[in-house]
Amino acid sequence: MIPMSNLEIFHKLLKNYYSKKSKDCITSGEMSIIDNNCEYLGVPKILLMENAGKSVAEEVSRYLKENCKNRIYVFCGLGNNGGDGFVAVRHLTDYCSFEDTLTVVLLGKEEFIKTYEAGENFKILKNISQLDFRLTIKEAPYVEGVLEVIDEIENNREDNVIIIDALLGTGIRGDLREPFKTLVDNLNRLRYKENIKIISVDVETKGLRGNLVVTFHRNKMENDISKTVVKKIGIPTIAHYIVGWGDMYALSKRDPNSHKGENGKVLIVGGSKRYFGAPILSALASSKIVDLTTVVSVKHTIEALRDYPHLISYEVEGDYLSRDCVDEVMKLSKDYHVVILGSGLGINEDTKEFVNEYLNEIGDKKVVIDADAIKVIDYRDFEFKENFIFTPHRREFEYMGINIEDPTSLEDVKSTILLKGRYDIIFNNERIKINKTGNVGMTVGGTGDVLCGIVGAFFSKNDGFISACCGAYINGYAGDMLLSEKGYYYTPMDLIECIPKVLSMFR
Ligand SMILES: NC(=O)C1=CN([C@@H]2O[C@H](COP(=O)(O)OP(=O)(O)OC[C@H]3O[C@@H](n4cnc5c(N)ncnc54)[C@H](O)[C@@H]3O)[C@@H](O)[C@H]2O)[C@H](O)CC1
Ligand SMILES: [K+]
Repeated sequence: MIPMSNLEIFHKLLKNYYSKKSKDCITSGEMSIIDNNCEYLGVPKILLMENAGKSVAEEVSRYLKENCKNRIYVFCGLGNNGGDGFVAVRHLTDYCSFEDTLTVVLLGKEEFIKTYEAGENFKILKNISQLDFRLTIKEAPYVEGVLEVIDEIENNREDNVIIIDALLGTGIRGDLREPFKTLVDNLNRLRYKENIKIISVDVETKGLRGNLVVTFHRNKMENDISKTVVKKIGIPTIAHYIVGWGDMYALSKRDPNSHKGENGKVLIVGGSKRYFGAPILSALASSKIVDLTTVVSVKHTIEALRDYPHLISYEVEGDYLSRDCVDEVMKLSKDYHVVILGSGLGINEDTKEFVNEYLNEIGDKKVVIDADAIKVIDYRDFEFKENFIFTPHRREFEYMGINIEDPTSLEDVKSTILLKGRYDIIFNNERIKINKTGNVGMTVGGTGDVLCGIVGAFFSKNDGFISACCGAYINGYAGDMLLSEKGYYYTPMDLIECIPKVLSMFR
């Protein structure tokens, strides 16, 4: 057993392997997870907005011209991109002279401003505009209002005009709605005028082509780096590596028009004469989340399943799963999104042959590999494929032949590994995260089977990495809720009953 705690392993892996992989350019989805997990760490979004808006104002101030009138137009959406714009305006009043003007154009009505952070900053602007004659605030929920401002800009050929695009950022969905579309079309026409500069906040609103983008924390995939400046706004590095509610919000959502079976079908392959209960715990956990959960096992488990009529069962011959039933189980697996393999399998020649033959033939089917299955795999020529999630505790991890002291040993590990412990570490050859939910009450037998069921259920509709992250987070979160209610004396069944309550917090 490696004499290090999971936290020490995490630090060693971060330093030796993942530090070279930190990306300079991320997707808006990744940024949203980081943003939310930053809040999970205690950094309020309004503070990030303040830092963002301040950095926009600093960049815009470089375009202010002495001895001429600067006219700044800030077009704001109803989300936090607009909120950044409101903050930028406040800071700009302190950069501008009393000859300059600032016009805030809200593309909607104040009452429809989406977030607390943006709303608070809009209120501050209203307070300022009552006394600062340079600042005008207009609401333009319709095309006519937008065109009036465009005319004003177009008819001004002398002044230095700076247009700030705080319309839409990473929250944009689909094609531009009106009056955003009319505004963007007109701005693209105006941008060729000598006396006009267009500066976008975080990302250019869809279709807009301006002169500069001021983005935050890391550059976004959609930005042209040649005209983008990246500004730090106080997001700590660990926000990239902690599992938090940001990951939960990024899980795929149930489609309201979906039909039975489309929200996940999970097959649990496990159990034996000796350990008939383990697969039932995985199945009960999975059945709280997906549409259909089936258990394939020997008669000992099948008999115990009779108490759970909502769980479908399929019996195979013998006391242990063996090579003889590989074809039968393989055929059944085809009808399921995810297979959870290992709970209670037992360790002998039969299960060893079954597991290795099954995994050799399973192709690209998503499989969560747990417990005894981890121990019986022949790792000599084993391919750690992207469609596998491993959920070892420390002793099981030792069987996998991955030496965390040797960075090269991770290079071919496309599978996601969820290394359980006081801190769970989720990693593969690309990414690593650490989960801190959970407590020592979870050392009770069976919590690993529950975890597998949750991970497998998420895996039916998400990729392996986020499924493992969120499974660890939810399982631990349920344990923390139970700790406050029952102390350390809760059971895996208590955990299972907690799942719906915890999940409903992240709908
Ligand atoms: N990530 C960070 O660290 C920070 C990000 N900030 C800024 O926040 C925006 C993202 O804000 P969000 O509220 O999620 O979304 P948007 O403001 O981009 O837009 C949501 C807003 O727009 C409407 N909308 C969506 N799609 C369309 C469309 N196709 N046409 C018209 N309107 C649309 C939607 O209804 C909402 O009202 C990020 O970019 C940063 O600028 C933080 O402030 C600082 C830290
Ligand atoms: K923008």
